[in-house]
Amino acid sequence: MHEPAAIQDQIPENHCYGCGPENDRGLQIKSYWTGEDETVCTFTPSPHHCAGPTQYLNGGIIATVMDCHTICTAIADGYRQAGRATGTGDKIWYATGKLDVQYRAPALIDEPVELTAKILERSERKTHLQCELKSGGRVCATADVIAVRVPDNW
Ligand SMILES: CCCCCCCCCC(=O)SCCNC(=O)CCNC(=O)[C@H](O)C(C)(C)COP(=O)(O)OP(=O)(O)OC[C@H]1O[C@@H](n2cnc3c(N)ncnc32)[C@H](O)[C@@H]1OP(=O)(O)O
Repeated sequence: MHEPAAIQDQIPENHCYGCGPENDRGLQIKSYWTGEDETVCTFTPSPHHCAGPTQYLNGGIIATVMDCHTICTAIADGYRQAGRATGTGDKIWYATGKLDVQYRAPALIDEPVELTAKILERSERKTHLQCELKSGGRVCATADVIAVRVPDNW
């Protein structure tokens, strides 16, 4: 079951195109914890998020939602590891150090895509995550991600 609030709605002052609630023209993805080290996100594409063929989702949008879902997971995990509720006290930020996406099958534009993220390893400076994106019940992309902790003034 999802926690009541999305991770992104607990992180203050985020203007990111993919995940920032403060970005009116962004994708505004929402991620939720499903376990100690795992999160989910459902993203509903719009027709203008298409690839060359209009029935498929653009690869850059796929990379963006995988990037944002995993980095927000790392940020929320940073708060958890600090023993604080997400968004409380001193700000915790992570940026993408590495995003390695494998495109395995085309994702459909006219139905929601389901993302899962899993934390594989964490240290003080970085978090290693894996992400999977499914469309129409099949795995369409996987990503290997390194989230690097950055200061508030990054
Ligand atoms: C900030 C707000 C975020 C809100 C949510 C946003 C979600 C979307 C996220 C994004 O899109 S962020 C935008 C895209 N990313 C960037 O623009 C990052 C540009 N690169 C940088 O700013 C720096 O290179 C970076 C912060 C990633 C690392 O520089 P540092 O000098 O702070 O890291 P350092 O070299 O000290 O390395 C720290 C650890 O991270 C590891 N690391 C750094 N870059 C890496 C890399 N590229 N690949 C793998 N590991 C990497 C590095 O090996 C090391 O591991 P160890 O602690 O085990 O020694």
